[in-house]
Amino acid sequence: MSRFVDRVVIHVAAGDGGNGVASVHREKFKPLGGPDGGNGGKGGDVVLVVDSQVHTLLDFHFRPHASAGNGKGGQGGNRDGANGQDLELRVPDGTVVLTPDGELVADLVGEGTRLIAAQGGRGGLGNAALASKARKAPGFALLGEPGEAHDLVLELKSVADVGLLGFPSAGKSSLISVLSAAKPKIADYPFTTLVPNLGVITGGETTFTMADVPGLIPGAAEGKGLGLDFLRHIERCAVLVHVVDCATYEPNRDPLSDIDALEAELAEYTPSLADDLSERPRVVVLNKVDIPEARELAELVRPEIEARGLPVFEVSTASREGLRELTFALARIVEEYRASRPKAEATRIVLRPRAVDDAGFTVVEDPQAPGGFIVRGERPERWIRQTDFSNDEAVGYLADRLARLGVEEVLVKMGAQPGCQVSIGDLVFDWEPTTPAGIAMTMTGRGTDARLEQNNRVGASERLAAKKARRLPGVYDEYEDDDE
Ligand SMILES: Nc1nc2c(ncn2[C@@H]2O[C@H](COP(=O)(O)OP(=O)(O)OP(=O)(O)O)[C@@H](O)[C@H]2O)c(=O)[nH]1
Ligand SMILES: [Mg+2]
Repeated sequence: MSRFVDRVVIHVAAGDGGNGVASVHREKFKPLGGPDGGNGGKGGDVVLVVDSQVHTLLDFHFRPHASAGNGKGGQGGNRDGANGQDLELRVPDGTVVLTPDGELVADLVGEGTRLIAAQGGRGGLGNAALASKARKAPGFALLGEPGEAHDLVLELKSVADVGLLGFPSAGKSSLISVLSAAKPKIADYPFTTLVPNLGVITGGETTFTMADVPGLIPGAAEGKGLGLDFLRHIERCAVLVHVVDCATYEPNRDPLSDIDALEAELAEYTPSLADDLSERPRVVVLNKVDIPEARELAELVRPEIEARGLPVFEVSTASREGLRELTFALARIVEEYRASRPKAEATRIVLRPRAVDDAGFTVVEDPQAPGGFIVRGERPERWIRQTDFSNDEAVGYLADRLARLGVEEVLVKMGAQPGCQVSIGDLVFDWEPTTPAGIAMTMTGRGTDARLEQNNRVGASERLAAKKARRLPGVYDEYEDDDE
């Protein structure tokens, strides 16, 4: 079977966020001038943009990987890193975006409609931005977050620019196979083609698609043969091409009566279509002229078809005669048709794949680790990614954030024991309670990181949290992180 170019799987990778930097301002006679580490830049997004000049998904077929630029790291002197470059991918109007599991992400309609297919990672905050009253000179910064990366399926509903019509064995599949890279099944028994094949053809500057449908027979419009379902596939075609077998030996069949018979089917079928097919340009291809009798017949009927105002092309898919002229003629008609179509509205909608649930978190028992727990949630998982685990202070900051969100409290409620295994995102660690919710607190001041030194010193925010916890158990979620 042929390759379906109207359905492609693409791999989109947004840029990573740049790391924040920990830096201290230095001046003569002012050795510790305060933190001045800048923030990392945001990673670039991969964005799908509807462009009415694009008609196929062919480019993605050849280049399925797309990645946007990374954000630059922050620098000292409060210099923020540059944002990564967005990558815009131009897609045809009517492109449907799905997850690999077939879940609909978006239906991209209208010039300029945009979908952020992969969101760039946030840049990490530098130590200047992390400074607060309680933490005057942070000796750490946050890491940039990795950009989103995943596979998406693109599908294009408007099947083809050119639709082939013809009796079984007229040579429709053969024609597509010689004009394009599609490799449909070809055989000399009728109804070889069971599903529509799509081929992509280039004629000069124009790229267009051609749909091969199963052979039609009289009565198709009432469901005879295989044709009815497939008539639908030619509904949106710019050009209809009659492929006529000039070498058939069946009685009562000749090129003219074949065309008439199929036109009658189309007329019959048309009322059920949104668009009227009778106005659609038509071309007649007289096939198999490599056979001498067929060429004679073709030359005989050509004037009569031309008299009906239809362009005629004598071709042979076997000897490849006449194909070039046909390709260029089709390209021209397709161009004219496209130019005559009303432009799609510029809707400029920006769509995001899914709403970001930024609020809470859940804790479940870890089925893999007896006595262990898994913490899930957009924020805790992000915080893990932002943490530089080689920096003790950064780890302490993470612990603060998790405690303020109420993670520890929930762990305690669920019966977590000190030393049990806790997983958050990619991080697996042995849990040591650090907050009032976890252990009886010894109240002390706060210097560098307390918990790593195991001396249980507590900061102002934790004291506040402890107070709140005593008064209003279970409302830690209200705490907003100070950097968001
Ligand atoms: N001699 C000759 N044979 C051809 C030519 N084009 C197609 N054929 C033969 O005609 C037979 C039918 O060709 P297909 O391309 O499968 O015809 P189709 O119109 O797709 O048929 P269905 O799928 O059944 O509707 C095959 O045996 C082809 O080899 C041609 O230009 N010359
Ligand atoms: Mg076929």
